[in-house]
Amino acid sequence: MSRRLQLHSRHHCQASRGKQEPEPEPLEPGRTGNRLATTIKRKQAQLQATLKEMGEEALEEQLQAAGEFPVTPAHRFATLIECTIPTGRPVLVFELSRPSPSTTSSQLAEMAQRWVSWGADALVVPTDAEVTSTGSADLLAVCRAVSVPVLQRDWILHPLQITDCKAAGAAGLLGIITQVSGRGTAVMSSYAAALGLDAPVEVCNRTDVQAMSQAGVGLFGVNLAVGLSLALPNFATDMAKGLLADLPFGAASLVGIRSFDEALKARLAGADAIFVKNELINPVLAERKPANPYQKYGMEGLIERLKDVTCGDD
Ligand SMILES: O=C(O)c1ccccc1NCC(=O)[C@H](O)[C@H](O)COP(=O)(O)O
Repeated sequence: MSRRLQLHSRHHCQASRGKQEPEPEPLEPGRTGNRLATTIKRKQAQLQATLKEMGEEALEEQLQAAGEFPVTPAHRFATLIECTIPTGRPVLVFELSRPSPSTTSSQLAEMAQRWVSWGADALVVPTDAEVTSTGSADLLAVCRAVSVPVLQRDWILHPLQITDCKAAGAAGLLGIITQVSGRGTAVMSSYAAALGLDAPVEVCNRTDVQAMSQAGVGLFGVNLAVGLSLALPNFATDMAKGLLADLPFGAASLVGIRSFDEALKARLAGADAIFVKNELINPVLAERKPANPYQKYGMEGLIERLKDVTCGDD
């Protein structure tokens, strides 16, 4: 990677690509519909209920206390990226959720240990109530079980969620999205950074990248699933390539992928870290496996194959 990492700095060099006027771009096509709006409404309602129960004073105390004791060591995920870049391969981050409702948190923690022993560099544990009813317990168990960075995945709309993430022992979180949080995005990102957490900010277009760069964000997320509804060949990977090329000097990127092809394209586009999502992992873990090209790998094989595909030697 030619870009030098300056992930911890909130005010790193912003202009490496000359002065480009931000072009107004449409909202990301895959998320403009009802699904995102419904999800955000649901999440806001949950948060409002929690905040009401908590009361303003307790909230204030929790936010302040978290800020007084940042996590140590801080910025473990960003540091991992920084240390991995010179090796010429991306950091491989794997999504980890219960393969079946009967899986317990401690079984999940054991899975986490196995994945790490097979070469997973970091893990992501989803906690959104729509996908799991045991997210908080799972996050806690996995954070305790492994020494690699563990990131929480949720829709992050309020700083309280960031303090909960810290309390669970996670190294950071996915789910701060520019198109969702608007002007509040930079505040959420800097609050996470102040607690020593790494929170890649998800960007969808050049306007997002420029706004976040100006706000000092140094770690960016790209979700290739955005834009799915357009169903144009190569739309997602072309978009990712453009976005990664637009990142400011010193910034790092995490790109979410659902296939080997996407992993390879993400790497070729310059992704510093690759987030391997459940869409690629679940078929490998499924007990009764539908015929699919990945079933032959098993999780250990999947990790090994992804390392091969993304290391740049193929
Ligand atoms: O989901 C990704 O690919 C991703 C990549 C890099 C940073 C963050 C990412 N996701 C965080 C999110 O909160 C997702 O945008 C959200 O869960 C929706 O994901 P999906 O349903 O897979 O589009």
